[in-house]
Amino acid sequence: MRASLLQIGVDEGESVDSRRRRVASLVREQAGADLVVLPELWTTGAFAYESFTAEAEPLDGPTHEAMAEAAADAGVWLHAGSIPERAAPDSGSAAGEGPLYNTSLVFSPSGDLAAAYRKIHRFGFDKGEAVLMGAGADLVTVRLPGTTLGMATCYDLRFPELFRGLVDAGAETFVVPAGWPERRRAHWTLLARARAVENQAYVLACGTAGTHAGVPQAGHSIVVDPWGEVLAEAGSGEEILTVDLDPAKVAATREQFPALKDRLLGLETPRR
Ligand SMILES: O=C(O)CCC(=O)C(=O)O
Repeated sequence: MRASLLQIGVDEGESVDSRRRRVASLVREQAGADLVVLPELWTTGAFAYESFTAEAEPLDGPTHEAMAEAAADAGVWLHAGSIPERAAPDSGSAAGEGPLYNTSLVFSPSGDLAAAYRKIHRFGFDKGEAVLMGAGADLVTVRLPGTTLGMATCYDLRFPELFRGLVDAGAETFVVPAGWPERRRAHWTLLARARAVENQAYVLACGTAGTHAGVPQAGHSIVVDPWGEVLAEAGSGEEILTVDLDPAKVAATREQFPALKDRLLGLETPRR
């Protein structure tokens, strides 16, 4: 299974529309891959808080349209990173806009929307995403030929219980789009490897390059195998990371070193 991670440069000098067109072309160029992965909030930049509202779109908005077409043209599964999603207003609420979410989209090779995941853990503490966006509530997995993807976004990487939940839901390959800052790059690499080792799963973690809203991005997209080995790691600039994965390695690792079977806590039915 061939996966291509597109570490997109997100800089303020490029408009959202032209970046969307450029990224669609890059996705089309990945024909021959099985899975293509984009980063978090690559239309706006993950730290460009003031543009979230202006550039928010419904699930079936312009990014959905462009990425569905690009996935179908390339004939690939596309994890299209995330968009600032403007949800429909609650039917019971007063007229007005619905909430914002940081929502990841996955398209099948025929261009159909296969899954949408609203980021659960919002970053920013008392500002930015944490106050502007709503929190997702649902764990999301997607079945692909050969592997089941578990979806998580950026700051989610710091919450191991989310990944354990995804394993319980059948995940074998975690896909983590991000806009991770350079300042905490060491955490990014360490946590990507930790999530792979503790869950005996592939981790495909795709970040952005460039600087937006004054925050230099880490880049360093990384692919880790179920034993914790780093199969590929990008530098800090815009880059495409292409890696061949062996989906059978997840089951083999879990069988040869069955630590997941020794879990005692957090199970619905305790083993001992
Ligand atoms: O956890 C971190 O250090 C970075 C998280 C982040 O930038 C995000 O979730 O957008």
